Amino acid sequence: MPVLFPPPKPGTDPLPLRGLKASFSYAWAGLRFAWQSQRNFRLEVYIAALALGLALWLEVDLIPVLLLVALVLGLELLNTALEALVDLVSPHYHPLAKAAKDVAAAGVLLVSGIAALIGIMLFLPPLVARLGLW
Ligand SMILES: Nc1ncnc2c1ncn2[C@@H]1O[C@H](COP(=O)(O)OP(=O)(O)OP(=O)(O)O)[C@@H](O)[C@H]1O
Repeated sequence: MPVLFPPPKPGTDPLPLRGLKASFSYAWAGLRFAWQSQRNFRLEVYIAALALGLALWLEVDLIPVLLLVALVLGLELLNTALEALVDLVSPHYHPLAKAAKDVAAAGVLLVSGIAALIGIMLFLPPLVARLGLW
């Protein structure tokens, strides 16, 4: 990952929009890091694309689908950040490093499981109707 310097503080920056552009480029670098290093993040992006396509096809309300996608992907990004931080401060085995990674992974699993459940509740009735199974 390239070394990026922090942007100047908005109050002291004579060109604040340039600072904003730099902030977006740091966030973009974070997204690229997660995409390249996290198989789970890539899988969740594919599932999100599938869910959005399905929502458009079945004419399901997009707002809850977008909220769930943002929740799962945002949490996975935070989990990736935490994993990187744990690897930085504790490259060797430590029970607290294990607890930090395991609890963060449990958070992602919990939210993803509930999102999947809500997804089934949202998509199943219109899917069954669209396929003429009921
Ligand atoms: N420094 C450490 N000390 C103690 N346990 C660790 C440490 N690093 C990782 N572990 C344990 O190994 C598990 C897997 O961690 P690892 O970093 O290899 O994969 P991960 O990036 O969490 O997995 P994934 O990317 O598939 O979500 C953690 O959940 C934790 O239980």
